[in-house]
Amino acid sequence: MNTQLLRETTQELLADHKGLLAMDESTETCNKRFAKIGIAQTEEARRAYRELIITTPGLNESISGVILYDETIRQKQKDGTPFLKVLSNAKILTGIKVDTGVKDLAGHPEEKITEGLDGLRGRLAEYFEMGARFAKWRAVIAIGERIPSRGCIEANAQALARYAALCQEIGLVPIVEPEVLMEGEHTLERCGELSEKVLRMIFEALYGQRVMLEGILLKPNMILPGTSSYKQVTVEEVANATLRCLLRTVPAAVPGIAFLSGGQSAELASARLNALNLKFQSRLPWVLTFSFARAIQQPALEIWHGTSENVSEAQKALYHRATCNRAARRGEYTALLETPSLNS
Ligand SMILES: O=P(O)(O)OC[C@H]1O[C@](O)(COP(=O)(O)O)[C@@H](O)[C@@H]1O
Repeated sequence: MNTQLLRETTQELLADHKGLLAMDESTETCNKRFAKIGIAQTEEARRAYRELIITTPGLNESISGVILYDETIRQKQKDGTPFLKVLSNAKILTGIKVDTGVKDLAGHPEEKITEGLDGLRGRLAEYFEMGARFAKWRAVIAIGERIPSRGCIEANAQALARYAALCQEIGLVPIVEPEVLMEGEHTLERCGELSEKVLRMIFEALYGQRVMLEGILLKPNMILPGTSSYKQVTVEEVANATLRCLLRTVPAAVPGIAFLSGGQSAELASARLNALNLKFQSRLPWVLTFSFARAIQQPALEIWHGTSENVSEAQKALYHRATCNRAARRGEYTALLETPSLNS
């Protein structure tokens, strides 16, 4: 294992108050997002949209790494320049989603298992050769009256740990992403209890598979009440519950925690990340940053709408979200940053 390369990559990803941009939606998820606002679901539309993202002027001021999908890592700009080259010219590290998606977990109604371990060693070697320096695997845990089950959490933790060990063997930093979903009627407290349980099992499995904690990044959910919960909460309550859960479960050897956005609005995701960093920075053993997909991309996607005339405006919106999240990493985000007259 090239431990030096793993450490260097994690440090590069976390340097300078930057964060990650997840643009690794599978074809199915990307098409779903396009369909929702009436954009054609074609390979060319997906390519053009991803070109818009990676050519956003100034993106590298706030983004240290982007997570791509297998289709995207092989694509080129309209002028023929490979996306990989565009990113390396901008000094943005390339990451790659390597799971092959979530499937029903046998014997566990309503629960999911993430697949993709078969042949993974070979695929990782190919991505490393292409220039990728980190990878991502997402496990999905749903909350319901009788779920998650121990069997579901254990199976997903095992898969994440085996993926992480294979990544480190090849020299790719694994992003370990256990997402406890927001959908449901559960309270903030229940999300906290279950996320704690999930993270404990994940670190146990990582230890069992001899994963070097200094060479991973964790990508968890924030602790939130379910989207249909009768009781919604303040930004401070989310920050307190999230920090309590992470302090109880994530070893100090882990260099960084990069949150997923999970369907939160772009502004709330920034405000909550900001509250975490503002209030607790001196107490934190790890860096707290972002690895958002929707909370960075959604406003830009809606402006673009599949039309080339809108590219520049959409890029401004993407740049703005990336900048707000970098400010949140420093605890310097305020609602004033969202006021258009102050940003023009
Ligand atoms: O369902 P898919 O295609 O795996 O995509 C799930 C998405 O969830 C993420 O892991 C997190 O995204 P959000 O920040 O929008 O929650 C992305 O990296 C990824 O694109």
